[in-house]
Amino acid sequence: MSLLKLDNVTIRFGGLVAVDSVNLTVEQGEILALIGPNGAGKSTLFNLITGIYSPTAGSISFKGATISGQKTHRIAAAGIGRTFQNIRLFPGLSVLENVLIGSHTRGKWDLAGSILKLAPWVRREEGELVEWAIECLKQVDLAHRAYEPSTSLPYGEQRRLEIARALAIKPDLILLDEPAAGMNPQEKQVLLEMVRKIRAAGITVFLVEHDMKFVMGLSDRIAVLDYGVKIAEGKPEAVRANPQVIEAYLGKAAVH
Ligand SMILES: Nc1ncnc2c1ncn2[C@@H]1O[C@H](COP(=O)(O)OP(=O)(O)OP(=O)(O)O)[C@@H](O)[C@H]1O
Repeated sequence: MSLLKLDNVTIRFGGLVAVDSVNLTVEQGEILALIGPNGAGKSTLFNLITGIYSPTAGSISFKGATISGQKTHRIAAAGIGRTFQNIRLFPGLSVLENVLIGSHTRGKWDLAGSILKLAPWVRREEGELVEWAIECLKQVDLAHRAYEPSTSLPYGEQRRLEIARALAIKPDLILLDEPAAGMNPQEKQVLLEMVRKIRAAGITVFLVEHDMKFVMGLSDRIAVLDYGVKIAEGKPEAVRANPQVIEAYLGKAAVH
């Protein structure tokens, strides 16, 4: 059974079909990349998987159960974590607090209860959550920054902090939306190693990314979207050699 399955998923925004009858599976333990030109529907597909949008038609299942149409927090609690294309950190909070905000989805912990310190179990659980948040920070090599303001981190580390926050919900599947965007070559190399470590820890990875070197070096499989339609899917070498993909995307990417 596939971990995630998209069955003829379509979404329309007025007259625009942003995602058009997409069939796609994500297999347990793989690193799958989704590529395609700007506006192809990649982020929209992530928004469909995570419940920000409901499909106009088709369905999405995760671990065999239908998730399309469910609320975002229920989909996160089912085990799908994500990062966003633009950094979404809480600027007033420390690195650790930014991760704790992510972890409350899986605990009984809530922010108000934690602040008021009403019951011993709140303190106990909070302690466990802090330990877990530090573990997540270790996975992206940021534990030594835990008590620093999140905004003091360099850009590449802020992006890794977002990954730590997504890991805090103990996901089975993590969706990374353009994780390497804006990073310099060294930051990209560090990120690549980290994504490999995340997969080695048993988390399946599905990423959207424009950097072809990054995608080719990291992914087991690649799927290609163009105008909302999946035009190709397969091993990196086969996708890179696919004439339709070159015409729709790689040719243009090479020009930039
Ligand atoms: N909420 C919305 N309402 C209307 N149109 C939308 C909405 N969200 C996305 N779109 C449109 O859907 C299409 C797909 O957008 P999407 O952001 O998913 O593309 P993308 O492949 O992620 O692009 P990029 O690589 O530039 O991030 C675009 O034409 C976009 O303008």
